[in-house]
Parts: sequence; structure tokens; C-alpha cells
Amino acid sequence: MSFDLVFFGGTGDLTWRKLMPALFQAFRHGKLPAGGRILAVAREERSDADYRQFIAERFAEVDRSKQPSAEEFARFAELLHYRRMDLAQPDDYAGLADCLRERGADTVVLYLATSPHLFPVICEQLGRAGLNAPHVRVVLEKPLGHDLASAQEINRVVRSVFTENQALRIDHYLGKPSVQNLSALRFANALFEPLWRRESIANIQITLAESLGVGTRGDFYDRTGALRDMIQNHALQLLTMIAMEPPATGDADAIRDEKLKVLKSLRPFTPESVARDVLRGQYRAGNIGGQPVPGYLDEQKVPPGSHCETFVALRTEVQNWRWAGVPFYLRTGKRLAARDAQIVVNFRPVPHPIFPGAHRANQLVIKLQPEDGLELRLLAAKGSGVGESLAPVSLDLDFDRAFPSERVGAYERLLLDAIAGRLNLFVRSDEQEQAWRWVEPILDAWSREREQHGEGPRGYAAGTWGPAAASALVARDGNAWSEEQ
Ligand SMILES: NC(=O)C1=CN([C@@H]2O[C@H](COP(=O)(O)OP(=O)(O)OC[C@H]3O[C@@H](n4cnc5c(N)ncnc54)[C@H](OP(=O)(O)O)[C@@H]3O)[C@@H](O)[C@H]2O)C=CC1
Ligand SMILES: O=C1O[C@H](COP(=O)(O)O)[C@@H](O)[C@H](O)[C@H]1O
Repeated sequence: MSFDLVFFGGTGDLTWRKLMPALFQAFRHGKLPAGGRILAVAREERSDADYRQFIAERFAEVDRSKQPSAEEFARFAELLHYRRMDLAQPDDYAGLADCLRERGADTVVLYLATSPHLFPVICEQLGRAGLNAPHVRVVLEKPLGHDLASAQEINRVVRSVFTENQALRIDHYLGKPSVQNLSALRFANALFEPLWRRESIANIQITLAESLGVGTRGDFYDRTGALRDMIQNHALQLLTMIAMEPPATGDADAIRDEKLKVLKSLRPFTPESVARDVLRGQYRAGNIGGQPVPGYLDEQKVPPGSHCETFVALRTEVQNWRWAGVPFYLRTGKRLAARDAQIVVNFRPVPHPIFPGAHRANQLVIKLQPEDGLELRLLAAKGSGVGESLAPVSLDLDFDRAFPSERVGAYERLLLDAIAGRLNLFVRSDEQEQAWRWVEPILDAWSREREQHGEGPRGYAAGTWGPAAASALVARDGNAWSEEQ
């Protein structure tokens, strides 16, 4: 199958830091279909040779353990081509269309790795140039809008040119190997399904913690904040994967229909429940790995006195038969104590304990990063006699060790799926809009608080697990965050 993969924004940070290294890994693993061409597009005049040199130099800046040899890079570089084009200029699209038609690849994937303000003009012009035929797919990077109305407007323009199945909305968390394994865990093993419900599960915690700060992206981040950057998309997508009903088939729409039902079942927020169940924070100066780091307000390009949240913790419920009354706690933040993304399923304790000592309920920990694995925490008798207290033990599965040659990174997986037209791991427009619909009352409540009372996020020291009040949010239900248990 021949393909053309076109990167709009071909010289940008996302392309050289994430997309090109991922493609190179796919190429190295022999997973990239033969007959491919990778075409980078940006405004500067460059030759193919200049662009290949640009990517070679950037590769030296990314993960050293994955560096290609000169010979490997030379073979990969043969796939790389460059085309000058101003995406804001309607006249520039005809040349691109000719270039793609001339080659006549079976599949054309157009990856929009540019600022989203260009998406409407890009889509309209692609339509005018006839670049929306059925063999063409368009990949849309986040952020897709900053609220429901802007997301709906982007989707309106996209839908006026492409069908739903031609428009692939990226959420790179869905490409992470553990997230794919979550489906396998639930729907390929009979063991968990009878337990996967309110009768056996006490609460579920989704933590997406980063130890990095906002770095040099202060201006972008300040317009965005943790709720839009991580909760509206990544955390909610993980929640849908955990809470969805078993789909009838592995077909993309069967899965996405079930995910949408979860989003529609989330308890809607009111101003009162935002005040009670949502907590936002902003990091102050502190220590990470023994090194002092500045507070958010002292980061580059952050406006003085900003109220932007770098931490969010919230409590919600999925209001359906399976999950009624089970708290789902979501938490994300920058400059936290560790880089740690995981989902913790806390089971209920046994109804009638017969062993002495404190009892810890079972936990299933789905680890997304830094490790990628699954840990089932149980209690065991040490074997020294009747009446002894129990000891915690773990069944720990490290996927990187179990399948050393099979693991692929998130962007590698998503790029290969985009080329192959596998849609399961891409977000449908109705899911994305429903997620905005759900977070919007939180955004509204925060802007009212700011306008009426000048209230902003609570401070937390960098290198901690966020504001102390985050513990109180779960303690109210008699629970604790996983690291406090
Ligand atoms: N960087 C990251 O890790 C991530 C980024 N994103 C999102 O991806 C998008 C791109 O981000 P990023 O790569 O960091 O941004 P950059 O500013 O680094 O890159 C923007 C790219 O778009 C090109 N471009 C801008 N305007 C035009 C135009 N009119 N015509 C043609 N090309 C144009 C630029 O090339 P030139 O100026 O030479 O024309 C450049 O290649 C953003 O929406 C960002 O939020 C999402 C996830 C992660
Ligand atoms: O989408 C985003 O994700 C990254 C975190 O991704 P990870 O794969 O490194 O966990 C986050 O830093 C960034 O702010 C956000 O836009």
C-alpha cells in the first residue's frame, strides 16, 4: 500500500520532537508500510536535502538511546521530502494537490501539526483543492478548541469538508501501550468483568502527574491551564476506557459509542459542586530531585499575577447502573513529586475479616508511565501460623519486559493507525464535544470566582503532591490518594 504522509507544520517542535522520531522508530521496527513518502510543509524555502539535514540535527537532541546510525538515517531520510507552502494562502494548495495527484498514492494522510487557528482555513482550502477524496484522511492535533463553542466551530468546518471517519482527532494518551492493554485486560480476560462494578469497587483514581514545569511554553500554557490541557482530553479518555460497557465488537464506532455513553453519564457540575468537588492549584517555588525550581509566576512568558491552574483534582461519578455511587477521582498537575501516570482501582474490603491486624483492600494499578505495567496488590499469609497478620504482596507485570520487542510508543502507534485507517484510538467529534460540555461549568465557575471575588488557585510547593486540600477532597469519602495509603 503506497501512502503520502504530509506534515503541515513540518519544521515545528511537535514534528521534529515527537512525530519524526516516532516515524523513525516505526521504520526501524519494519512497521512502516513500504511505498511511503513523508512530505513536510512549512513557509521557509528549503530543499529536500536541507530538510533531511534539519531532521538529522534535531534527532541528536531527542532520546539518545534511540539515535539512528548514519546508515539507518540515510535510508529513512530517503522518505523525507519538503515543500514550501503558506497554509494561509489559498493559491498555495493547488500545487500541493498536483504534487499528491502526480504520485497517486493509495492513501494520503494530512497531519495538521500547526496552531489550531489555521485548521479552518486549511480544511476549507483542502476541500477546494479536492484533497478530501475518500482515500484522504486528516489528523487533528490538540488543542481542538478552548471551549465547547470553539470545538463545535472547528468540527463544523472539518465536517463540511471531510466525513467523520476521515477526521482523526489525536489524544496521544490513547496510543500509550498500557491504555491499549486496558481494553485487553477488561475485554479479553473473563476474570475482572464480574468484579468491575459498584459492588466490588470502592473508588477509582486517575493520576497524571508531571514533575516538569511549563518550561518555555508559559504563554501557551497560561491560555490553557491544567483542566483544558490534561483533564478535558487525556484524563476523561482514560475514564471512559475504565468505565465503558463491553462494546459489541472491536469496531471503532462500537467502542466510541460506549465511550460517549460514559461521558454522557458523568454527573454534571453545578456552581455548588464545583466549589465542593473541584480543586485547583498553582505551583510555587520548591525542589524537584533535590534541585530548586521557580514557581509558576516566575516562569518565562507567564503574565504577572496569573490565575492559571497548574493542578486540578476533582471528584465525579458515572451515573449508571454499573457505577452508581462509586467516586472517580481525577488528578493532574505540573511540578508534582514524581512523573507518574496511573489508574488505581481500589476494591472494597472483605465483608467479614477473620485475620487479625489492619486490612488493606485489594488494588489494581494500571501503570502508564514511567513504567508500563500492571500490578495487583493482594494480602497473603506469610506461613508462620494461624492468627498471624497478613502481609501485602504484589503480582507485578512489567510489559516492557514481557514483550520487549513489541512495545511501540504512543505517536508511533497512532501514526501507523492513521496510515492504516484504524480509527479505534482516535476521538470522535461527539466524544470531544461532550467532554467540553462537561468541563465547561468548571471553567464558568472559575471565571465567576475570579471576577466576583478575585479568587484564584491555591498555591502548592513544587515537588509535592499539590495543595493539601487535595487530600481532604478524597478524605471526605473516607478515602486517600494512592501514595498516602
Ligand atoms: N510541541 C508539542 O510537543 C505539542 C504541540 N501540540 C500542538 O501542535 C501544534 C503545533 O505545535 P508546535 O510544533 O509546538 O508549534 P511550532 O510553533 O513549533 O511549529 C509550528 C509549525 O507550523 C508552521 N507554520 C506556522 N504558520 C504556517 C503557515 N501559515 N503556513 C505554513 N506553515 C506554517 C511553522 O513553520 P514556519 O513558521 O517555518 O512556516 C512550524 O513548522 C500546536 O497547536 C500545539 O499546541 C500538541 C501536542 C504536543
Ligand atoms: O498533551 C499534553 O501532554 C503532556 C504530557 O504528556 P506525557 O505523554 O509526557 O505524559 C503535557 O506535558 C502537556 O502539557 C500536554 O499538552
